[in-house]
Amino acid sequence: MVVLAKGELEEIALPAVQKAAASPVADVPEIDLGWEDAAAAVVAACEGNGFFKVTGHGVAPELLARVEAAAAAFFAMTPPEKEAAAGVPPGSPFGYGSKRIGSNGDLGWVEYLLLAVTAAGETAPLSAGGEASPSPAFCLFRDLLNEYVVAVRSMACNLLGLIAEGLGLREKDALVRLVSHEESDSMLRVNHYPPHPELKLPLQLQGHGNLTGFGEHTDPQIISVLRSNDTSGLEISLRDGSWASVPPDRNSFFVNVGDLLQVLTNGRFRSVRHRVMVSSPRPRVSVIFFAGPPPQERLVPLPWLVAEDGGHRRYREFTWREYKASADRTKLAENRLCHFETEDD
Ligand SMILES: C=C1C[C@]23C[C@@]1(O)CC[C@H]2[C@@]12CC[C@H](O)[C@@](C)(C(=O)O1)[C@H]2[C@@H]3C(=O)O
Ligand SMILES: O=C(O)CCC(=O)C(=O)O
Ligand SMILES: [Fe+2]
Repeated sequence: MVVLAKGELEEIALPAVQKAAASPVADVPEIDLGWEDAAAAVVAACEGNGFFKVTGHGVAPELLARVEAAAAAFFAMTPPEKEAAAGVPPGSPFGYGSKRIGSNGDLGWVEYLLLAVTAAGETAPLSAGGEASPSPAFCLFRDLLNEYVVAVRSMACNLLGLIAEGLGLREKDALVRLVSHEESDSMLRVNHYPPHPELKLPLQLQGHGNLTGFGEHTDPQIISVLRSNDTSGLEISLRDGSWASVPPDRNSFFVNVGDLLQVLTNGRFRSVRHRVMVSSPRPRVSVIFFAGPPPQERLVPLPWLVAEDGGHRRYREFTWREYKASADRTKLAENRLCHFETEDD
Protein backbone atom coordinates (compact mmCIF):
# COMPACT_ATOMS: atom_id res chain seq x y z
CA MET A 1 0.00 0.00 0.00
CA VAL A 2 1.09 3.57 -0.61
CA VAL A 3 0.06 6.27 1.84
CA LEU A 4 0.19 9.73 0.37
CA ALA A 5 1.77 12.71 2.01
CA LYS A 6 -0.71 15.41 3.05
CA GLY A 7 -1.39 17.86 0.28
CA GLU A 8 -0.85 15.32 -2.57
CA LEU A 9 -4.51 14.44 -2.75
CA GLU A 10 -5.60 13.25 0.68
CA GLU A 11 -4.35 10.76 3.21
CA ILE A 12 -6.02 7.63 1.90
CA ALA A 13 -4.24 4.36 1.38
CA LEU A 14 -4.47 3.04 -2.16
CA PRO A 15 -2.99 -0.11 -3.71
CA ALA A 16 0.57 0.42 -4.90
CA VAL A 17 1.46 0.59 -8.56
CA GLN A 18 0.90 -2.87 -10.01
CA LYS A 19 3.19 -4.50 -12.52
CA ALA A 20 0.94 -5.14 -15.47
CA ALA A 21 1.32 -5.75 -19.15
CA ALA A 22 0.17 -2.72 -21.14
CA SER A 23 -3.23 -3.21 -22.79
CA PRO A 24 -3.22 -3.50 -26.58
CA VAL A 25 -4.21 -0.39 -28.52
CA ALA A 26 -7.93 -0.12 -29.32
CA ASP A 27 -9.11 0.19 -32.89
CA VAL A 28 -11.30 3.25 -32.38
CA PRO A 29 -13.60 4.22 -35.28
CA GLU A 30 -13.02 7.82 -36.36
CA ILE A 31 -16.01 9.77 -37.63
CA ASP A 32 -15.89 13.19 -39.26
CA LEU A 33 -19.15 15.00 -38.56
CA GLY A 34 -18.94 16.55 -42.03
CA TRP A 35 -19.18 13.16 -43.77
CA GLU A 36 -22.26 12.52 -45.88
CA ASP A 37 -22.62 9.06 -44.35
CA ALA A 38 -21.85 10.16 -40.76
CA ALA A 39 -25.24 8.83 -39.54
CA ALA A 40 -24.51 5.28 -40.72
CA ALA A 41 -20.95 5.46 -39.35
CA VAL A 42 -22.16 6.59 -35.90
CA VAL A 43 -24.73 3.78 -35.72
CA ALA A 44 -22.13 1.20 -36.78
CA ALA A 45 -19.73 2.43 -34.06
CA CYS A 46 -22.48 2.37 -31.40
CA GLU A 47 -23.37 -1.18 -32.43
CA GLY A 48 -19.71 -2.14 -32.23
CA ASN A 49 -17.86 -1.26 -29.04
CA GLY A 50 -20.11 1.70 -28.27
CA PHE A 51 -17.13 4.03 -28.46
CA PHE A 52 -15.80 6.26 -31.22
CA LYS A 53 -13.77 9.36 -31.97
CA VAL A 54 -15.23 12.52 -33.48
CA THR A 55 -13.33 14.84 -35.80
CA GLY A 56 -14.68 17.70 -37.93
CA HIS A 57 -16.59 18.86 -34.85
CA GLY A 58 -16.06 22.58 -35.37
CA VAL A 59 -15.13 23.34 -31.74
CA ALA A 60 -12.35 25.95 -31.74
CA PRO A 61 -8.94 24.49 -30.72
CA GLU A 62 -8.38 27.74 -28.85
CA LEU A 63 -11.39 27.06 -26.57
CA LEU A 64 -10.08 23.53 -25.90
CA ALA A 65 -6.63 24.88 -25.02
CA ARG A 66 -8.10 27.51 -22.68
CA VAL A 67 -10.21 24.92 -20.85
CA GLU A 68 -7.20 22.62 -20.52
CA ALA A 69 -5.02 25.42 -19.11
CA ALA A 70 -7.73 26.64 -16.71
CA ALA A 71 -8.32 23.08 -15.45
CA ALA A 72 -4.58 22.61 -14.86
CA ALA A 73 -4.48 25.92 -12.94
CA PHE A 74 -7.49 24.89 -10.83
CA PHE A 75 -6.00 21.52 -9.87
CA ALA A 76 -2.61 23.12 -9.13
CA MET A 77 -4.14 24.76 -6.04
CA THR A 78 -4.00 23.02 -2.65
CA PRO A 79 -6.97 20.76 -1.68
CA PRO A 80 -8.37 23.30 0.86
CA GLU A 81 -8.04 26.04 -1.77
CA LYS A 82 -9.88 23.89 -4.32
CA GLU A 83 -12.66 23.07 -1.90
CA ALA A 84 -12.99 26.71 -0.89
CA ALA A 85 -12.78 27.97 -4.50
CA ALA A 86 -15.55 25.67 -5.64
CA GLY A 87 -17.76 26.55 -2.64
CA VAL A 88 -19.03 22.99 -2.18
CA PRO A 89 -22.48 22.73 -0.58
CA PRO A 90 -22.35 20.13 2.22
CA GLY A 91 -23.64 16.67 1.25
CA SER A 92 -23.77 17.47 -2.45
CA PRO A 93 -22.20 15.12 -5.04
CA PHE A 94 -21.15 18.26 -6.92
CA GLY A 95 -18.06 20.36 -6.45
CA TYR A 96 -14.45 19.36 -5.88
CA GLY A 97 -13.61 15.85 -4.76
CA SER A 98 -10.61 13.60 -4.62
CA LYS A 99 -10.09 9.85 -4.54
CA ARG A 100 -13.66 9.01 -3.60
CA ILE A 101 -15.90 8.21 -6.55
CA GLY A 102 -19.60 8.14 -5.68
CA SER A 103 -20.70 7.40 -2.14
CA ASN A 104 -20.12 3.66 -1.84
CA GLY A 105 -16.43 3.41 -1.09
CA ASP A 106 -14.95 3.44 -4.59
CA LEU A 107 -11.50 4.98 -4.71
CA GLY A 108 -9.34 6.08 -7.61
CA TRP A 109 -6.16 8.01 -8.26
CA VAL A 110 -8.15 11.02 -9.38
CA GLU A 111 -9.40 14.39 -8.27
CA TYR A 112 -12.31 16.05 -9.97
CA LEU A 113 -14.78 18.84 -10.30
CA LEU A 114 -18.37 17.75 -10.92
CA LEU A 115 -20.92 20.33 -12.05
CA ALA A 116 -24.61 20.07 -12.85
CA VAL A 117 -25.65 21.59 -16.16
CA THR A 118 -28.76 23.75 -16.12
CA ALA A 119 -31.57 24.12 -18.67
CA ALA A 120 -29.78 26.97 -20.38
CA GLY A 121 -26.81 24.67 -20.92
CA GLU A 122 -24.73 26.31 -18.20
CA THR A 123 -22.96 24.76 -15.25
CA ALA A 124 -25.06 25.32 -12.14
CA PRO A 125 -23.66 27.61 -9.44
CA LEU A 126 -22.16 25.43 -6.75
CA SER A 127 -22.92 27.72 -3.88
CA ALA A 128 -26.72 27.55 -4.35
CA GLY A 129 -28.08 26.65 -0.95
CA GLY A 130 -24.57 26.32 0.50
CA GLU A 131 -22.72 28.65 2.77
CA ALA A 132 -19.47 29.29 0.92
CA SER A 133 -19.27 31.40 -2.26
CA PRO A 134 -17.01 30.52 -5.16
CA SER A 135 -13.85 32.60 -5.58
CA PRO A 136 -13.66 35.17 -8.44
CA ALA A 137 -11.04 33.01 -10.21
CA PHE A 138 -13.36 30.03 -9.98
CA CYS A 139 -16.21 32.11 -11.45
CA LEU A 140 -14.00 32.83 -14.48
CA PHE A 141 -13.21 29.12 -14.79
CA ARG A 142 -16.93 28.35 -14.68
CA ASP A 143 -17.67 30.97 -17.36
CA LEU A 144 -15.18 29.18 -19.58
CA LEU A 145 -16.73 25.80 -18.78
CA ASN A 146 -20.14 27.26 -19.69
CA GLU A 147 -18.78 28.22 -23.10
CA TYR A 148 -17.46 24.68 -23.43
CA VAL A 149 -20.79 23.14 -22.38
CA VAL A 150 -22.65 25.04 -25.10
CA ALA A 151 -20.31 23.49 -27.68
CA VAL A 152 -20.35 19.91 -26.38
CA ARG A 153 -24.08 19.88 -25.68
CA SER A 154 -24.71 20.95 -29.24
CA MET A 155 -22.35 18.17 -30.41
CA ALA A 156 -24.24 15.64 -28.27
CA CYS A 157 -27.55 16.79 -29.86
CA ASN A 158 -26.01 16.59 -33.32
CA LEU A 159 -24.87 13.02 -32.61
CA LEU A 160 -28.29 12.00 -31.26
CA GLY A 161 -29.89 13.42 -34.43
CA LEU A 162 -27.48 11.36 -36.53
CA ILE A 163 -28.29 8.26 -34.48
CA ALA A 164 -32.04 8.76 -35.03
CA GLU A 165 -31.40 9.19 -38.74
CA GLY A 166 -29.08 6.19 -38.96
CA LEU A 167 -31.56 3.99 -37.11
CA GLY A 168 -34.35 5.13 -39.42
CA LEU A 169 -36.52 6.37 -36.54
CA ARG A 170 -39.72 8.02 -37.75
CA GLU A 171 -39.58 10.53 -34.87
CA LYS A 172 -36.34 12.33 -35.75
CA ASP A 173 -36.09 14.21 -32.45
CA ALA A 174 -36.89 11.16 -30.27
CA LEU A 175 -33.38 11.25 -28.73
CA VAL A 176 -32.42 14.92 -29.08
CA ARG A 177 -35.47 16.13 -27.18
CA LEU A 178 -34.33 14.19 -24.08
CA VAL A 179 -31.13 16.21 -23.90
CA SER A 180 -32.40 19.59 -25.12
CA HIS A 181 -35.41 19.59 -22.74
CA GLU A 182 -35.30 22.50 -20.30
CA GLU A 183 -35.19 20.10 -17.34
CA SER A 184 -32.55 17.77 -18.78
CA ASP A 185 -30.21 16.44 -16.13
CA SER A 186 -26.76 16.66 -17.67
CA MET A 187 -23.40 17.01 -15.94
CA LEU A 188 -19.88 18.18 -16.61
CA ARG A 189 -16.94 16.47 -14.99
CA VAL A 190 -13.33 17.63 -15.05
CA ASN A 191 -10.92 14.89 -13.98
CA HIS A 192 -7.28 15.31 -13.04
CA TYR A 193 -5.04 12.25 -12.66
CA PRO A 194 -1.77 13.31 -11.04
CA PRO A 195 1.27 11.21 -11.87
CA HIS A 196 1.73 8.62 -9.15
CA PRO A 197 4.82 9.31 -6.96
CA GLU A 198 6.29 5.91 -7.90
CA LEU A 199 6.04 6.83 -11.56
CA LYS A 200 8.28 9.81 -10.91
CA LEU A 201 11.12 7.53 -9.80
CA PRO A 202 14.04 6.83 -12.13
CA LEU A 203 13.07 4.13 -14.65
CA GLN A 204 15.22 1.43 -13.05
CA LEU A 205 13.36 1.86 -9.72
CA GLN A 206 9.86 1.83 -11.22
CA GLY A 207 7.56 -1.13 -11.39
CA HIS A 208 6.65 -0.17 -14.99
CA GLY A 209 3.14 -0.69 -13.85
CA ASN A 210 -0.05 1.23 -13.43
CA LEU A 211 -2.64 2.25 -10.92
CA THR A 212 -6.39 2.56 -11.22
CA GLY A 213 -7.27 6.21 -11.81
CA PHE A 214 -10.98 5.64 -12.38
CA GLY A 215 -12.27 2.11 -11.92
CA GLU A 216 -14.19 0.24 -14.60
CA HIS A 217 -17.78 1.33 -15.12
CA THR A 218 -20.37 2.27 -17.68
CA ASP A 219 -21.73 5.82 -17.81
CA PRO A 220 -25.38 5.90 -16.72
CA GLN A 221 -26.60 8.66 -19.05
CA ILE A 222 -27.51 8.67 -22.77
CA ILE A 223 -24.22 9.69 -24.28
CA SER A 224 -20.90 11.04 -22.98
CA VAL A 225 -18.58 13.38 -24.87
CA LEU A 226 -14.98 13.34 -23.61
CA ARG A 227 -11.94 15.41 -24.40
CA SER A 228 -8.53 14.96 -22.79
CA ASN A 229 -5.05 16.36 -22.92
CA ASP A 230 -2.31 14.36 -24.60
CA THR A 231 -1.84 11.89 -21.73
CA SER A 232 -2.92 8.28 -22.16
CA GLY A 233 -4.85 6.24 -19.58
CA LEU A 234 -8.34 5.67 -20.95
CA GLU A 235 -9.15 2.03 -21.69
CA ILE A 236 -12.28 0.43 -23.09
CA SER A 237 -13.59 -3.08 -22.70
CA LEU A 238 -14.06 -4.83 -26.03
CA ARG A 239 -16.90 -7.22 -26.89
CA ASP A 240 -14.77 -10.19 -25.75
CA GLY A 241 -14.20 -8.54 -22.33
CA SER A 242 -10.51 -7.72 -22.94
CA TRP A 243 -9.17 -4.22 -22.28
CA ALA A 244 -7.73 -1.97 -24.95
CA SER A 245 -6.08 1.41 -24.49
CA VAL A 246 -7.29 4.51 -26.30
CA PRO A 247 -4.46 6.68 -27.65
CA PRO A 248 -5.13 10.27 -26.55
CA ASP A 249 -5.97 12.87 -29.17
CA ARG A 250 -6.39 16.41 -27.87
CA ASN A 251 -7.90 17.64 -31.15
CA SER A 252 -10.78 15.15 -31.17
CA PHE A 253 -13.63 14.15 -28.92
CA PHE A 254 -14.36 10.62 -27.75
CA VAL A 255 -17.96 9.54 -27.47
CA ASN A 256 -19.38 6.67 -25.51
CA VAL A 257 -22.80 5.11 -25.42
CA GLY A 258 -24.35 5.31 -21.93
CA ASP A 259 -26.71 2.91 -20.16
CA LEU A 260 -29.84 4.85 -21.19
CA LEU A 261 -28.98 4.65 -24.88
CA GLN A 262 -28.53 0.89 -24.49
CA VAL A 263 -32.05 0.79 -23.04
CA LEU A 264 -33.59 3.11 -25.65
CA THR A 265 -32.10 0.98 -28.44
CA ASN A 266 -33.33 -2.22 -26.74
CA GLY A 267 -29.74 -3.41 -26.33
CA ARG A 268 -28.77 -2.84 -29.96
CA PHE A 269 -26.17 -0.29 -28.83
CA ARG A 270 -23.70 -1.13 -26.12
CA SER A 271 -23.00 0.99 -23.08
CA VAL A 272 -19.23 0.67 -23.15
CA ARG A 273 -17.35 -0.35 -19.99
CA HIS A 274 -14.27 1.84 -19.55
CA ARG A 275 -11.65 2.78 -16.97
CA VAL A 276 -8.58 4.98 -16.55
CA MET A 277 -5.22 3.43 -15.65
CA VAL A 278 -2.52 5.85 -14.50
CA SER A 279 0.88 4.92 -15.88
CA SER A 280 2.24 8.17 -17.24
CA PRO A 281 4.67 10.49 -15.46
CA ARG A 282 2.52 13.36 -16.83
CA PRO A 283 -0.91 14.33 -15.44
CA ARG A 284 -4.03 13.41 -17.41
CA VAL A 285 -6.80 15.99 -17.60
CA SER A 286 -10.15 15.04 -19.08
CA VAL A 287 -13.44 16.93 -19.41
CA ILE A 288 -16.61 14.91 -19.93
CA PHE A 289 -20.13 16.05 -20.74
CA PHE A 290 -22.74 13.50 -19.69
CA ALA A 291 -25.98 14.09 -21.60
CA GLY A 292 -28.94 13.02 -19.49
CA PRO A 293 -32.75 13.33 -19.71
CA PRO A 294 -35.09 15.14 -17.27
CA PRO A 295 -35.49 13.29 -13.94
CA GLN A 296 -39.18 12.53 -14.58
CA GLU A 297 -38.55 11.18 -18.11
CA ARG A 298 -39.96 7.67 -18.63
CA LEU A 299 -37.42 5.54 -20.42
CA VAL A 300 -38.41 2.51 -22.42
CA PRO A 301 -36.98 0.82 -25.53
CA LEU A 302 -38.08 2.67 -28.68
CA PRO A 303 -41.06 0.75 -30.20
CA TRP A 304 -39.49 0.69 -33.68
CA LEU A 305 -36.40 -1.09 -32.34
CA VAL A 306 -38.48 -3.50 -30.25
CA ALA A 307 -40.43 -4.40 -33.40
CA GLU A 308 -37.14 -4.95 -35.24
CA ASP A 309 -36.12 -7.28 -32.41
CA GLY A 310 -39.14 -9.54 -33.00
CA GLY A 311 -41.26 -7.67 -30.42
CA HIS A 312 -38.92 -8.62 -27.57
CA ARG A 313 -38.69 -5.70 -25.12
CA ARG A 314 -35.48 -6.19 -23.13
CA TYR A 315 -35.99 -3.46 -20.50
CA ARG A 316 -38.99 -2.40 -18.45
CA GLU A 317 -40.07 1.23 -18.21
CA PHE A 318 -38.43 3.39 -15.55
CA THR A 319 -37.77 7.05 -14.90
CA TRP A 320 -34.29 8.57 -14.86
CA ARG A 321 -34.97 9.54 -11.24
CA GLU A 322 -35.61 5.85 -10.38
CA TYR A 323 -32.51 4.78 -12.27
CA LYS A 324 -30.29 7.29 -10.46
CA ALA A 325 -31.69 6.29 -7.06
CA SER A 326 -30.94 2.66 -7.88
CA ALA A 327 -27.45 3.55 -9.22
CA ASP A 328 -26.63 5.44 -6.02
CA ARG A 329 -26.87 2.14 -4.13
CA THR A 330 -24.29 0.47 -6.39
CA LYS A 331 -20.54 0.21 -6.49
CA LEU A 332 -18.90 1.79 -9.54
CA ALA A 333 -18.14 -1.49 -11.35
CA GLU A 334 -21.62 -3.01 -10.98
CA ASN A 335 -23.98 -3.68 -13.85
CA ARG A 336 -26.73 -1.16 -13.09
CA LEU A 337 -28.95 -2.18 -15.98
CA CYS A 338 -29.68 -5.69 -14.77
CA HIS A 339 -32.29 -4.30 -12.34
CA PHE A 340 -34.29 -3.01 -15.29
CA GLU A 341 -34.17 -6.03 -17.58
CA THR A 342 -37.45 -7.74 -18.36
CA GLU A 343 -37.88 -11.17 -16.77
CA ASP A 344 -37.90 -13.11 -20.03
CA ASP A 345 -34.54 -11.63 -21.06
C1 LIG B 1 -20.85 4.82 -7.98
C2 LIG B 1 -21.28 5.86 -8.65
C3 LIG B 1 -20.50 7.08 -8.95
C4 LIG B 1 -21.22 7.63 -10.15
C5 LIG B 1 -22.66 7.42 -9.76
C6 LIG B 1 -22.62 5.96 -9.34
O1 LIG B 1 -23.71 5.63 -8.55
C7 LIG B 1 -22.58 5.08 -10.57
C8 LIG B 1 -21.83 5.69 -11.74
C9 LIG B 1 -20.82 6.79 -11.40
C10 LIG B 1 -20.77 7.80 -12.53
C11 LIG B 1 -19.87 7.40 -13.71
C12 LIG B 1 -19.98 8.48 -14.77
C13 LIG B 1 -19.83 9.89 -14.18
O2 LIG B 1 -18.46 10.11 -13.86
C14 LIG B 1 -20.71 10.07 -12.93
C15 LIG B 1 -20.73 11.52 -12.47
C16 LIG B 1 -22.08 9.53 -13.20
O3 LIG B 1 -23.07 10.13 -13.56
O4 LIG B 1 -22.09 8.19 -12.97
C17 LIG B 1 -20.26 9.06 -11.89
C18 LIG B 1 -20.99 9.10 -10.54
C19 LIG B 1 -20.20 9.86 -9.48
O5 LIG B 1 -18.97 9.96 -9.55
O6 LIG B 1 -20.85 10.35 -8.55
O1 LIG C 1 -11.16 10.68 -17.20
C1 LIG C 1 -11.41 9.95 -18.14
O2 LIG C 1 -10.73 9.90 -19.14
C2 LIG C 1 -12.65 9.09 -18.08
C3 LIG C 1 -13.40 9.30 -16.79
C4 LIG C 1 -14.74 8.67 -16.79
O3 LIG C 1 -14.95 7.64 -17.36
C5 LIG C 1 -15.84 9.33 -16.06
O4 LIG C 1 -15.61 10.39 -15.43
O5 LIG C 1 -16.96 8.81 -16.11
FE1 LIG D 1 -17.06 7.17 -17.48
